[in-house]
Amino acid sequence: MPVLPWDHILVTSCTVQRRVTKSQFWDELGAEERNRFLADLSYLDPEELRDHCRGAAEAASRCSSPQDRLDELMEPVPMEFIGGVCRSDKKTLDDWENEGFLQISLNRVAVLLLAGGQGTRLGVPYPKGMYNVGLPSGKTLYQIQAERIRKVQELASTRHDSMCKVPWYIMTSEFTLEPTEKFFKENNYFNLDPSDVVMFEQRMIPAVTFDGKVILEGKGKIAMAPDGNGGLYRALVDNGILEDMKKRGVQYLHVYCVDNILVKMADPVFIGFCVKKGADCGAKVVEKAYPAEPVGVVCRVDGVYQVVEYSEVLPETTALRGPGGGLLYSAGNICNHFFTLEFLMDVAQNFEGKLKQHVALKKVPFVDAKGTAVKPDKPNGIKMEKFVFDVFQFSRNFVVFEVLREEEFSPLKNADGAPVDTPTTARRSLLNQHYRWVLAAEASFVDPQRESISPPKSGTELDEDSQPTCEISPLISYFGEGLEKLLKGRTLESPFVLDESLAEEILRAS
Ligand SMILES: CC(=O)N[C@H]1[C@@H](OP(=O)(O)OP(=O)(O)OC[C@H]2O[C@@H](n3ccc(=O)[nH]c3=O)[C@H](O)[C@@H]2O)O[C@H](CO)[C@@H](O)[C@@H]1O
Repeated sequence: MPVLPWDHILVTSCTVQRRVTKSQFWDELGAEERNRFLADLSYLDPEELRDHCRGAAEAASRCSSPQDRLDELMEPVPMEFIGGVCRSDKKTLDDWENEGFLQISLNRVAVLLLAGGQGTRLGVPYPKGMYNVGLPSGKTLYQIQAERIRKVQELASTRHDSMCKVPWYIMTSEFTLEPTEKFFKENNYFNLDPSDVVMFEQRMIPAVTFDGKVILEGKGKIAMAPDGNGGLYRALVDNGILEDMKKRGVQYLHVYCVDNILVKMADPVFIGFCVKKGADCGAKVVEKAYPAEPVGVVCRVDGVYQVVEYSEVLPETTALRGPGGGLLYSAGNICNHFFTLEFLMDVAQNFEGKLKQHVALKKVPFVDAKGTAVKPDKPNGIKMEKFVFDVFQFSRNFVVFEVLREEEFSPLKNADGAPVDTPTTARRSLLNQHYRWVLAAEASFVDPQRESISPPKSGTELDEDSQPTCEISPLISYFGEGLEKLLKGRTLESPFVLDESLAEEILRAS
């Protein structure tokens, strides 16, 4: 596999001159390609790159060795340490929610979306947030998230008679920045104030061969990949985001991943829980569904809280059972994290360089010796990634908050046809939730012949194909609230889509 001749990169004392004129394909490149190639290289520091290549090769050779395994050192999070929706009475939950709304109303809460991933498993050529899972409204994940932000702002403002804002920080990468920006502009930022939507880019790092050489993806292009969602902490500093947060008075951050259709943006209950507990760092979890489910688990390793990723633990460990018969490692990470700004500043100043580099062996497209593009069918390269949750170990007061899967977690990872986490399962989760909300608001459904449809017995699984279709705009209800005044006692027909104009019509008529 051709690799870049790093011997031809010259380092001088005052400037870093990069010369790639002896690169195998240099003579074949046109002026523009050469300029682009040199521009790409100008972002790489030769010393850092050399360390990166060496480190990647060493880490890859170590990663399958038994002494690098965490399994032996893992222990579950003690139950009494986990707060959560099921374990708490209504009054406690209300207290947390009130606290969360108060903090939001004081403009102290922001959300941060991790959207720099390539979404390889879903297999679409655009950012995942632009995906439309086939809801009756046709809304994309980005639109749903934007509308939840608008609603949570409105709810907090109404409760506390303020005009609050929840800034939306979006971390993108070279792959996702341009299309994401374009999409938001085309959609008028979904009626959010554009100055409250802050996009920034994470760094890219070269993919490396197993013997530590940079891979050429094209004759004049190095294969680069985003540095993992833990690249967040460097990107926050690189792009002056922590300063921006400080200027706006943000103190608490809800960080989440792009693909969970049920995500509660700036969740007041979670924020309130973390604030009341005095936490500097927190994670939302759901009970893991089955041993091989591809979610990380929150646990302790050598006495320190952290997430152990599904790809880094042996199947026999994931299958272990606890005394009650449930999975021993059951605190499934849903990539919803809480951080104080103070903690993030501490990480930026003192800990970023200590974050673990995780090794992923990947199929990296490359050009062969003749310059022909090759798509390998087995892993040929190493991508190094940092993980967003690897800062938990530096927390002084880390908390875990358990929520109900059917209310808060349905990720979109795979294309339709896969058994789990597909557009179909995501759509179903949302429509089922909205159907439950409508039933709780004491509305009922009739079929096309006006025969009434009996609600499902409690405990039975909902089924999209045989039950009424029902979608509620986040602009009408953030989490099921406020529906009674619109729907109580009404008879509805499927498909029922409750948006702003229908809500106005109902209110006018009543
Ligand atoms: C490392 C990490 O967090 N793993 C979690 C992630 O796994 P999973 O393997 O599903 O992680 P993804 O690759 O989907 O990445 C999670 C999020 O990080 C973003 N991203 C990824 C790579 C990158 O360089 N930049 C970037 O911003 C993605 O766009 C996505 O929004 O979600 C699961 C729940 O769904 C959790 O159980 C896993 O513990």
